[in-house]
Amino acid sequence: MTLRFTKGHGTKNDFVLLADTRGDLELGAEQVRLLADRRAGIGGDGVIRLAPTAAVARAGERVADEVLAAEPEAIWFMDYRNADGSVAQMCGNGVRVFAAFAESLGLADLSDGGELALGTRAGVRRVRKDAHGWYAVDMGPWSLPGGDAAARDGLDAQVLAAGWSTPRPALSVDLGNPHTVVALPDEESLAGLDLTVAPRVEPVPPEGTNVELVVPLEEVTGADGRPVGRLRMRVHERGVGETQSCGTGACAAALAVRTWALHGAGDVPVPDVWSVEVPGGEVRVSLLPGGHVELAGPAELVFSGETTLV
Ligand SMILES: N[C@@H](CCC[C@H](N)C(=O)O)C(=O)O
Repeated sequence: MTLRFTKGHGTKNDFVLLADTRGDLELGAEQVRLLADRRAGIGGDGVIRLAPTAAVARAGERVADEVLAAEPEAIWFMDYRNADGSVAQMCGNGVRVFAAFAESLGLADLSDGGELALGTRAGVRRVRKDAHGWYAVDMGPWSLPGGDAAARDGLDAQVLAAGWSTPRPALSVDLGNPHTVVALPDEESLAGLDLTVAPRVEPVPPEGTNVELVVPLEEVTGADGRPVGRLRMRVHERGVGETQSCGTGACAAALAVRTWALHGAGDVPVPDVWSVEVPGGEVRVSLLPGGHVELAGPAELVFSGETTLV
């Protein structure tokens, strides 16, 4: 069987995209691993299937029913898989690339203020284009699984990366998928970090976690005169390994650094907008009213073809 695919990326977090507009493609973990394989396959950090939300519901995923009940216009669903074949709830860079893919298929129109509402395993997500042509996604509500104590103390976990003699304190952040954020003292220690091995997290997260290692940078003043926070980040993704970028990870990192900043802020305003530098580029994270967070950044489709791997 041959299958058409498109390759896309958001700040070099790259994906194999499949348009399953009839919703009849059965994608097993082994097929996902092959498609994502950088030597034997097409290559990617993940595989994204665009399918009708109704078909995902018929296949037994309750969340797709909930998506349609909450937003009947969310007729397309992002079925996201990590490169190791595992299923993930959410992918921030993936949502932007999904929107670009849907536009290329004529399934969405984001011109002139148009919006795309799509289904994901973390619920409905809405994408628009901002003034710079970046894709801006309302990533929905976020939370600190450690609750008030974690917000107060700024930590609820410990991370031990390869080469460290002692663990560092870390903060868990939920963006629909799990994250653990740890601060490093300077850019040299971030650049020199060995992420070929997954950092150890304690307590062990029951469903695994994505680990973001961050260094806060000097803030700048935005065009509107308000402060813009900055940070640099590397990430070890659950189900993948080190990637060049992680959208939900960028949100988690900004939210963690903001939580830490709130502790020492005194009367100094803590930014609601953050520029996050990742090895693959830069994304913007903004706090929205109602406890939501927005992720904005580029999305590129780079080539299409046919494969017999599925
Ligand atoms: N790269 C993604 C996150 C993909 C899922 C993650 N590896 C997980 O298992 O939770 C992003 O841009 O958010």
